[in-house]
This record gives sequence, structure tokens and C-alpha cells, in this order.
Amino acid sequence: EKEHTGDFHIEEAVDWPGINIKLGQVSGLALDPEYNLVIFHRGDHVWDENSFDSRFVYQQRGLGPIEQNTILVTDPSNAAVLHSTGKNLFYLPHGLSIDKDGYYWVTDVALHQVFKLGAHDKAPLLTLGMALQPGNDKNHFCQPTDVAVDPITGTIYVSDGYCNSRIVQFSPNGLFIMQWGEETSSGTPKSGQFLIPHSLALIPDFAQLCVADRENGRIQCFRLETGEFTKEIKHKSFGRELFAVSYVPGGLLFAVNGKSYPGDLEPVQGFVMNFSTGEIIDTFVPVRKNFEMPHDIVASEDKTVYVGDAHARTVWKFVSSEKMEHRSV
Ligand SMILES: O=C(N[C@@H](O)C(=O)O)c1ccccc1
Repeated sequence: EKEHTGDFHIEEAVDWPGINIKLGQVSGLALDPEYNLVIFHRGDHVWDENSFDSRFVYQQRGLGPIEQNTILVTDPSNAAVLHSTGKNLFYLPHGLSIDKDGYYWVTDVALHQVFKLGAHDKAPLLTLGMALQPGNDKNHFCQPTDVAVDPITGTIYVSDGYCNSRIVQFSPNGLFIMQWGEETSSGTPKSGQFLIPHSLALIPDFAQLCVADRENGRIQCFRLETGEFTKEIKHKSFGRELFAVSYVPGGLLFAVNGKSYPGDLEPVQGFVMNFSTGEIIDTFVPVRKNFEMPHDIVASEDKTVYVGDAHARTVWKFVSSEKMEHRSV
């Protein structure tokens, strides 16, 4: 039975044609200031069990950087690719976010770096981390997963990462300010502990940063200025893994969980939550094809939601069904 209260429903926009070019593993989605859907994908590169050694050093440098354009700017209404960029820059794309000025902020888990890119630039404007060198000090990341930029202060937050368990805060021009978070010790995960901080959602209305604490199957939120823990959102229906979060001004939080393990009951699905109460308002799955590894989610004020899947290599569009009802004539 779908969990939802009130009359809020999200459904796949089945008339949306989808992206008409061959996508690689889709790792990141974001909306630019014109509400274009921007897609970060891996072209012909894949992240599999041979990609890294036991010390998280990337093993496939011989492939060279991805030759396809890894950043696609698409028209949200008809999925047409308006512009593409980002070739010969990345090895394993991961997170994508777009700041209020329209700059792209991306992470690459093979390079262990974070980049700021102009929408039409070939070379990064700012680079954080040392290429191909995993680490966990002020200028090394270990498979950093996402970036969020405070629209008011320009402060940069990096979720770091698969092989670290911290959030790192930088000044607008990339100087290390502070970090918080620690590895999850055994037993029940404590506040401020992470097991793959995987995706970030900055909540300007409440001056908080929410983190998809992936393998702990939960969302943790913190004060932007201090990193002080404010709350945890966790539901049985999340199952074991919570992959990505996205916030929409006005108070709705969107998320996607991980594929269910054999024998687990919780299906892979999207969630709509009330940020303030943490309650689930609705859940959703695609009609066409199935979620395999929904890897990022982005939502806009009009409750249009996009989900990108790193295994299905697909992007879906979902709309709130009130709109659907107006549509059926
Ligand atoms: O989680 C993994 N990948 C995804 O997050 C991703 O592709 O970003 C992964 C884990 C082990 C081996 C290979 C891939």
C-alpha cells in the first residue's frame, strides 16, 4: 500500500520522450537557473570491481579521460539535448550540483577531486584535491561524492566520500574552513557518523545541510555554520541504503533508496517527505522500465522530479499527479 497522506501523488511523466542519446552510467543530476535538466554521466567508462585497488587508487588511467561529453544540458519539457560539454576531463564522474550563478560543481571518484566549471568552459575554474591521490587532509579527498554551495554565503560543502566519512567546508574561493563527521563504529550508528556520505541537499530556508548517509540507510542533517547535528530522518521503508536527497524550497525533501537485497521487503523507490516532520508524504516508482541503481534525484519547485540511474543508464521524469489530472481531457 502506498504510504502517503493528503492528495499529493507523484507519477512518471510517461509522455516525456527521455534522453535520445546513448547514456553511460548516470551519476549526477541538477537543474540550472533556467530549469534545464543537466545530466552528469560516465560515457563509455564504468565503475566496477576492477576500477580501484585496495588503497582506492584508480586502476584504469590507461583508458584516458572519457572522450564523450559527460555533461548534457537538456530541455526539461521534451528531453532535447541543448548543449553538451565535459569531454576529456573526467575518469569516473559522480556528483553534480549547480550554484545560483549557474556554475557546475562536480566530483570525480577516480581523480578524488572536486571541480568548478563554467557552463561553456573547457577548463575548470577551481580544483580541490590532488589528481588521482586519495587522502583525507585539507587538500586530499577519497572518492568524493557530492558538492553543495550555499546560495547566500557561497560556502562550499563536499561530501567525502566512499573511503572517508566526513563533510568538508571550504570558503567560496576554495580555502579549507573546517570538517565534521567520523566513521561509523560498530553497533548503532551515532549522530555525525557516516557510512558513505553519498549525496547532499542544502536547505537554505532552515540553514541546514542534509546528507544521504548511504549504507546507514538514513538522512542526517546539520547546521550549515557549525556542522552541529540537527536531525536524522530514517524509515523502515528506506531499507538498508539511502542513495540521494534533494530539497525543494517550501519544505519538501525527495530521496531515492538502494536496490533491495535478496529477501529484503523494502522495494527500490523514490520518497517525498515533509522536511520539518520527516514524514513520508508519497512514494513513487517508474512505469516504464524499473529502477536498478537510482543514483541521484533532483526536484524543482513545481514538484517535477528527475531520477538518474547508474545501472539502468536512464533518466526518468516524474510530475505531481494534480497536473496529470488537468492534462487528461
Ligand atoms: O557503489 C558503487 N558504485 C556506485 O555508487 C556508482 O557507480 O557511483 C560500487 C561499489 C563497489 C564496486 C563498484 C561500484
